[in-house]
Amino acid sequence: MAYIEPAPIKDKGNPFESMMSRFHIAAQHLGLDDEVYNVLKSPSKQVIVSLPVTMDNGSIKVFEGYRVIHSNILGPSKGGIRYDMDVNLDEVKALAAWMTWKCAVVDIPYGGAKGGIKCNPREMSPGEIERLTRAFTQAMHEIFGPDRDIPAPDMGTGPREMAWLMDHYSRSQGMTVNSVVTGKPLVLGGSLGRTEATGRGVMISALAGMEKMKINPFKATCAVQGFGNVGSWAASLLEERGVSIVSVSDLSGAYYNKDGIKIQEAINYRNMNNGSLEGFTGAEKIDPEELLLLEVDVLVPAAVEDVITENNAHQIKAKLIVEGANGPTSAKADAILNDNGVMAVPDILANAGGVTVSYFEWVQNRLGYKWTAERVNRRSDRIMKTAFDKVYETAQEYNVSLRIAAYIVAIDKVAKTYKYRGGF
Ligand SMILES: NC(=O)C1=CN([C@@H]2O[C@H](COP(=O)(O)OP(=O)(O)OC[C@H]3O[C@@H](n4cnc5c(N)ncnc54)[C@H](O)[C@@H]3O)[C@@H](O)[C@H]2O)C=CC1
Ligand SMILES: O=C(O)CCC(=O)C(=O)O
Repeated sequence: MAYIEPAPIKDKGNPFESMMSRFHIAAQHLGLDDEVYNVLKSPSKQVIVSLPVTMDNGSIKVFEGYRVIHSNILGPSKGGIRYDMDVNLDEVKALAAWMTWKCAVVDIPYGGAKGGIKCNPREMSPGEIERLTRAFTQAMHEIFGPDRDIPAPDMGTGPREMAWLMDHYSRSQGMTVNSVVTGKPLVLGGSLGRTEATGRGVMISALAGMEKMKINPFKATCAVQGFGNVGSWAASLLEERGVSIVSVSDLSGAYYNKDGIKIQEAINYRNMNNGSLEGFTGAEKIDPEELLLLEVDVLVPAAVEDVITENNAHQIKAKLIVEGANGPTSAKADAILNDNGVMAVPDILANAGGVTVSYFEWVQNRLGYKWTAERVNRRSDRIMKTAFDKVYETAQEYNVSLRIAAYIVAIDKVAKTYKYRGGF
């Protein structure tokens, strides 16, 4: 088979190649045929747009926006939109492919996509962000659609941006179409439980991992990198389950308290402080690199890609890593962690709670009906636990890491569906 040539495993730098190296290993385990391999290795659509936006001072600034649809074999493509200065095509391609695998792992009827705009939202006014979001939606009006491609929040975006997106798309259609986007504010058809859903899924995955590793949550310590939507909810819900969160971090730095940080205090502080932990006094400041190397039971990277690499993986002391972020571990670091007996619950499983509840939001919008928070949480917890168990069993069956097992589960499902559909 042509694809059996070993894929180069690159460290830090190119998340798409990092994704591909895991895809390649899983494909070999599955004996995937060339046709399907070649279909799945390339995104089905890559769109790059230039977005002229009037800034508050009257000048026009041109931003670059991306939407990559990796696959729509399982259904309409689904995936968040990221606002960050590091956004680039290779990153969006990797994030889109991870969405395909993620939706397949939790068995929801979506393909994978991702979008992003290269910008620094922290340096823009709400008005500028609104105009940028509307310009992006306008440029993507033929891509987005409730049966085509359904965006959601990711780093740097949230319910506010999703509301503008929904409004602008609806205007282009001449009617309200709230199922075109998920992660909306509740009053616009958002789902109860979506805001905390990704962090909640991280919590469920962490508890399942701790059970396998025989770690008692009530005696466990945890460090969380990133204190945005995913990190702060994961920290809060793990604390609720008895885990002591000894360290958290954000762009302002890392904070440590050996007796456990009071997470609600940290969240209140961040909310009153323009989204930043700068100046938080409930913990001492430490070097951000140190957070990853702390002697803790559980490490939750919940910020950006490639923070655990071949340069620091051998120094990691956590027994369990639960990936809230997409792509926090490089391909070369995988092997080091495996050799050291560290269990890593991979991104495409651990952070799938968000897209799962996004799916529930879309279902509710189409039904014109609202579920209770209890119903949302019960169903998403069950999906997350079922997916964890399936990936765990697959890892035992193939004698591989949880990451490769998750890719095996996902690729197998997408490949079988592709075969039934008879190709494109
Ligand atoms: N929001 C969601 O529902 C989902 C998000 N994710 C992933 O989770 C990660 C975080 O996303 P969100 O929490 O939504 O973003 P966010 O924008 O709400 O928060 C990001 C946090 O990370 C911090 N941060 C950024 N760079 C950092 C660095 N180098 N070191 C330490 N902290 C850093 C920021 O200060 C902020 O606290 C991303 O990888 C995203 O793709 C994955 C699944 C769903
Ligand atoms: O909620 C969604 O649809 C997608 C969230 C997302 O972008 C992700 O899981 O990485």
